[in-house]
Amino acid sequence: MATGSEAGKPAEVVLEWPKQDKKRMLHAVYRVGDLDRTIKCYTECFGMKLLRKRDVPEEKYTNAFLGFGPEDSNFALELTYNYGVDKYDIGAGFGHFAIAHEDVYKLAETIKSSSCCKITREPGPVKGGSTVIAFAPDPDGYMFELIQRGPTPEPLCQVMLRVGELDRSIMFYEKALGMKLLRKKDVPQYKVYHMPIVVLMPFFLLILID
Ligand SMILES: C[C@@H](O)C(=O)SC[C@H](NC(=O)CC[C@H](N)C(=O)O)C(=O)NCC(=O)O
Ligand SMILES: [Zn+2]
Repeated sequence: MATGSEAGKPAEVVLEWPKQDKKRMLHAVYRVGDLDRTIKCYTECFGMKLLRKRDVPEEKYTNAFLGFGPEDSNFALELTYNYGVDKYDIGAGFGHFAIAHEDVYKLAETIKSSSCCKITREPGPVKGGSTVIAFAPDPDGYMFELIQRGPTPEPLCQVMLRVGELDRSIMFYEKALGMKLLRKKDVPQYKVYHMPIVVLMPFFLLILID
Protein backbone atom coordinates (compact mmCIF):
# COMPACT_ATOMS: atom_id res chain seq x y z
CA MET A 1 0.00 0.00 0.00
CA ALA A 2 1.47 3.37 -0.92
CA THR A 3 2.19 5.53 2.08
CA GLY A 4 1.53 9.24 1.79
CA SER A 5 4.64 11.38 1.49
CA GLU A 6 2.91 13.92 3.75
CA ALA A 7 0.60 11.58 5.60
CA GLY A 8 2.62 11.46 8.79
CA LYS A 9 3.54 15.15 8.98
CA PRO A 10 1.66 17.77 11.05
CA ALA A 11 -0.58 20.14 9.05
CA GLU A 12 1.60 23.19 9.63
CA VAL A 13 4.56 21.36 8.11
CA VAL A 14 2.52 20.21 5.13
CA LEU A 15 1.22 23.73 4.53
CA GLU A 16 4.81 24.99 4.26
CA TRP A 17 5.23 22.96 1.07
CA PRO A 18 2.76 24.96 -1.08
CA LYS A 19 4.62 28.19 -0.20
CA GLN A 20 7.68 26.85 -2.02
CA ASP A 21 5.95 24.87 -4.76
CA LYS A 22 4.19 27.04 -7.34
CA LYS A 23 2.53 24.22 -9.28
CA ARG A 24 -1.25 24.36 -9.20
CA MET A 25 -4.27 22.92 -10.97
CA LEU A 26 -5.42 25.53 -13.50
CA HIS A 27 -8.78 24.27 -14.74
CA ALA A 28 -10.98 21.27 -15.48
CA VAL A 29 -12.60 21.18 -18.94
CA TYR A 30 -15.81 19.35 -19.80
CA ARG A 31 -18.50 19.45 -22.46
CA VAL A 32 -21.98 20.92 -21.91
CA GLY A 33 -25.10 20.94 -24.07
CA ASP A 34 -26.14 24.58 -23.57
CA LEU A 35 -23.50 27.14 -22.54
CA ASP A 36 -25.87 29.90 -21.42
CA ARG A 37 -27.94 27.43 -19.37
CA THR A 38 -24.83 26.28 -17.48
CA ILE A 39 -23.46 29.81 -17.07
CA LYS A 40 -26.81 30.89 -15.56
CA CYS A 41 -26.73 27.94 -13.12
CA TYR A 42 -23.11 28.47 -12.04
CA THR A 43 -23.45 32.22 -11.58
CA GLU A 44 -26.95 32.46 -10.09
CA CYS A 45 -26.95 29.26 -8.00
CA PHE A 46 -23.30 28.58 -7.13
CA GLY A 47 -22.08 32.19 -7.04
CA MET A 48 -19.32 31.79 -9.62
CA LYS A 49 -18.19 34.54 -11.97
CA LEU A 50 -18.02 34.25 -15.75
CA LEU A 51 -14.31 34.92 -16.32
CA ARG A 52 -14.19 34.79 -20.14
CA LYS A 53 -15.74 33.25 -23.24
CA ARG A 54 -14.04 32.36 -26.50
CA ASP A 55 -15.79 31.29 -29.69
CA VAL A 56 -13.84 29.23 -32.23
CA PRO A 57 -16.20 29.11 -35.22
CA GLU A 58 -13.68 27.50 -37.52
CA GLU A 59 -13.62 24.52 -35.13
CA LYS A 60 -17.33 24.82 -34.30
CA TYR A 61 -17.02 25.18 -30.54
CA THR A 62 -17.28 27.83 -27.82
CA ASN A 63 -15.50 27.85 -24.44
CA ALA A 64 -16.55 29.62 -21.24
CA PHE A 65 -14.38 29.88 -18.11
CA LEU A 66 -16.01 30.29 -14.71
CA GLY A 67 -14.70 30.36 -11.16
CA PHE A 68 -14.54 32.26 -7.87
CA GLY A 69 -11.63 34.50 -8.79
CA PRO A 70 -9.15 35.40 -11.55
CA GLU A 71 -7.47 32.53 -13.36
CA ASP A 72 -4.00 33.67 -12.31
CA SER A 73 -4.85 32.76 -8.71
CA ASN A 74 -7.99 30.59 -8.74
CA PHE A 75 -9.00 27.22 -10.20
CA ALA A 76 -11.43 27.58 -13.12
CA LEU A 77 -14.05 25.42 -14.82
CA GLU A 78 -13.70 25.48 -18.61
CA LEU A 79 -16.98 24.61 -20.33
CA THR A 80 -16.92 23.48 -23.94
CA TYR A 81 -19.98 23.75 -26.17
CA ASN A 82 -19.66 21.90 -29.49
CA TYR A 83 -22.03 23.40 -32.05
CA GLY A 84 -25.19 21.32 -32.37
CA VAL A 85 -24.37 18.83 -29.56
CA ASP A 86 -26.89 19.22 -26.75
CA LYS A 87 -26.14 16.25 -24.46
CA TYR A 88 -23.33 13.95 -23.32
CA ASP A 89 -22.97 10.65 -21.44
CA ILE A 90 -21.02 11.68 -18.33
CA GLY A 91 -20.10 8.12 -17.31
CA ALA A 92 -19.48 6.65 -13.84
CA GLY A 93 -15.85 7.71 -13.42
CA PHE A 94 -16.60 11.34 -12.72
CA GLY A 95 -17.77 11.84 -9.13
CA HIS A 96 -18.24 15.53 -8.35
CA PHE A 97 -16.85 18.98 -8.10
CA ALA A 98 -17.10 20.48 -4.62
CA ILE A 99 -17.84 24.03 -3.55
CA ALA A 100 -17.02 25.14 0.00
CA HIS A 101 -19.63 27.42 1.55
CA GLU A 102 -20.10 28.84 5.05
CA ASP A 103 -23.84 27.99 5.15
CA VAL A 104 -24.84 25.00 3.00
CA TYR A 105 -28.39 25.11 4.36
CA LYS A 106 -28.83 28.66 3.08
CA LEU A 107 -27.15 27.85 -0.24
CA ALA A 108 -29.44 24.84 -0.68
CA GLU A 109 -32.50 27.06 -0.20
CA THR A 110 -31.14 29.48 -2.84
CA ILE A 111 -30.68 26.60 -5.27
CA LYS A 112 -34.15 25.19 -4.56
CA SER A 113 -35.73 28.59 -5.26
CA SER A 114 -33.95 28.86 -8.61
CA SER A 115 -35.51 27.88 -11.90
CA CYS A 116 -32.39 26.14 -13.17
CA CYS A 117 -31.01 23.85 -10.43
CA LYS A 118 -32.16 21.43 -7.73
CA ILE A 119 -30.90 19.74 -4.59
CA THR A 120 -30.81 15.93 -4.83
CA ARG A 121 -29.30 15.33 -1.38
CA GLU A 122 -30.52 17.56 1.44
CA PRO A 123 -27.95 19.31 3.67
CA GLY A 124 -26.79 17.24 6.63
CA PRO A 125 -23.79 15.39 8.03
CA VAL A 126 -22.01 13.20 5.52
CA LYS A 127 -22.67 9.46 6.07
CA GLY A 128 -19.93 8.15 8.34
CA GLY A 129 -18.80 11.66 9.29
CA SER A 130 -19.87 15.06 10.62
CA THR A 131 -19.17 17.53 7.79
CA VAL A 132 -22.39 19.06 6.48
CA ILE A 133 -22.76 18.41 2.76
CA ALA A 134 -25.45 18.57 0.09
CA PHE A 135 -25.51 17.60 -3.58
CA ALA A 136 -26.79 19.54 -6.60
CA PRO A 137 -26.51 18.30 -10.20
CA ASP A 138 -25.84 20.93 -12.86
CA PRO A 139 -28.07 21.09 -16.00
CA ASP A 140 -25.98 18.41 -17.78
CA GLY A 141 -25.87 16.13 -14.71
CA TYR A 142 -22.35 16.98 -13.53
CA MET A 143 -22.63 16.66 -9.74
CA PHE A 144 -21.66 19.44 -7.34
CA GLU A 145 -21.09 18.69 -3.69
CA LEU A 146 -21.69 21.64 -1.37
CA ILE A 147 -19.40 21.38 1.67
CA GLN A 148 -19.90 23.50 4.78
CA ARG A 149 -16.58 25.09 5.70
CA GLY A 150 -15.17 28.36 6.99
CA PRO A 151 -14.07 31.17 4.67
CA THR A 152 -11.56 30.16 1.96
CA PRO A 153 -9.81 31.96 -0.92
CA GLU A 154 -10.75 29.01 -3.16
CA PRO A 155 -14.34 27.77 -2.76
CA LEU A 156 -13.90 25.44 -5.76
CA CYS A 157 -12.07 22.98 -3.52
CA GLN A 158 -12.35 19.48 -4.96
CA VAL A 159 -12.66 17.17 -7.94
CA MET A 160 -13.76 13.64 -6.98
CA LEU A 161 -12.85 10.91 -9.45
CA ARG A 162 -13.52 7.21 -9.12
CA VAL A 163 -10.49 5.04 -9.90
CA GLY A 164 -10.01 1.31 -10.43
CA GLU A 165 -6.84 0.87 -8.36
CA LEU A 166 -5.92 3.42 -5.68
CA ASP A 167 -2.19 2.71 -5.35
CA ARG A 168 -1.74 2.85 -9.11
CA SER A 169 -3.42 6.27 -9.14
CA ILE A 170 -1.41 7.50 -6.14
CA MET A 171 1.78 6.49 -7.96
CA PHE A 172 0.75 8.38 -11.12
CA TYR A 173 -0.41 11.55 -9.38
CA GLU A 174 2.70 11.66 -7.20
CA LYS A 175 5.39 10.54 -9.66
CA ALA A 176 4.02 11.87 -12.96
CA LEU A 177 2.20 15.00 -11.78
CA GLY A 178 4.19 15.98 -8.69
CA MET A 179 1.23 15.89 -6.32
CA LYS A 180 1.49 14.83 -2.70
CA LEU A 181 -0.67 12.36 -0.82
CA LEU A 182 -1.88 14.20 2.26
CA ARG A 183 -4.01 11.50 3.93
CA LYS A 184 -6.25 8.52 3.33
CA LYS A 185 -9.67 7.75 4.74
CA ASP A 186 -11.22 4.31 4.65
CA VAL A 187 -14.98 4.08 5.16
CA PRO A 188 -15.53 0.31 5.24
CA GLN A 189 -19.17 0.62 6.27
CA TYR A 190 -19.78 2.33 2.94
CA LYS A 191 -17.32 0.18 0.98
CA VAL A 192 -15.44 3.39 0.21
CA TYR A 193 -11.71 3.93 0.09
CA HIS A 194 -10.80 7.46 -0.74
CA MET A 195 -8.11 9.94 -0.10
CA PRO A 196 -7.29 13.49 -1.07
CA ILE A 197 -4.15 14.42 -2.96
CA VAL A 198 -2.89 17.94 -2.34
CA VAL A 199 -1.96 19.68 -5.59
CA LEU A 200 -1.40 23.02 -3.97
CA MET A 201 -3.47 24.18 -1.03
CA PRO A 202 -6.26 25.21 -0.90
CA PHE A 203 -7.26 23.22 -4.00
CA PHE A 204 -6.95 19.46 -3.80
CA LEU A 205 -8.04 16.45 -5.76
CA LEU A 206 -10.02 13.77 -3.99
CA ILE A 207 -9.67 10.29 -5.48
CA LEU A 208 -12.07 7.56 -4.59
CA ILE A 209 -12.30 3.83 -5.16
CA ASP A 210 -15.34 1.72 -4.53
C1 LIG B 1 -15.03 14.02 1.57
C2 LIG B 1 -16.31 14.54 0.96
O1 LIG B 1 -15.97 15.59 0.10
C3 LIG B 1 -16.98 13.47 0.16
O2 LIG B 1 -17.16 13.59 -1.03
S1 LIG B 1 -17.56 12.07 1.03
C4 LIG B 1 -19.21 11.96 0.35
C5 LIG B 1 -19.66 10.53 0.28
N1 LIG B 1 -18.90 9.79 -0.72
C6 LIG B 1 -19.15 8.48 -0.96
O3 LIG B 1 -19.98 7.83 -0.35
C7 LIG B 1 -18.28 7.87 -2.04
C8 LIG B 1 -18.66 6.41 -2.34
C9 LIG B 1 -19.82 6.26 -3.32
N2 LIG B 1 -20.00 4.86 -3.58
C10 LIG B 1 -19.46 6.95 -4.64
O4 LIG B 1 -18.85 6.28 -5.49
O5 LIG B 1 -19.81 8.15 -4.79
C11 LIG B 1 -21.11 10.53 -0.10
O6 LIG B 1 -21.45 10.68 -1.26
N3 LIG B 1 -21.95 10.36 0.93
C12 LIG B 1 -23.38 10.34 0.70
C13 LIG B 1 -24.06 11.06 1.82
O7 LIG B 1 -25.29 11.24 1.69
O8 LIG B 1 -23.40 11.40 2.82
ZN1 LIG C 1 -16.44 15.31 -2.00
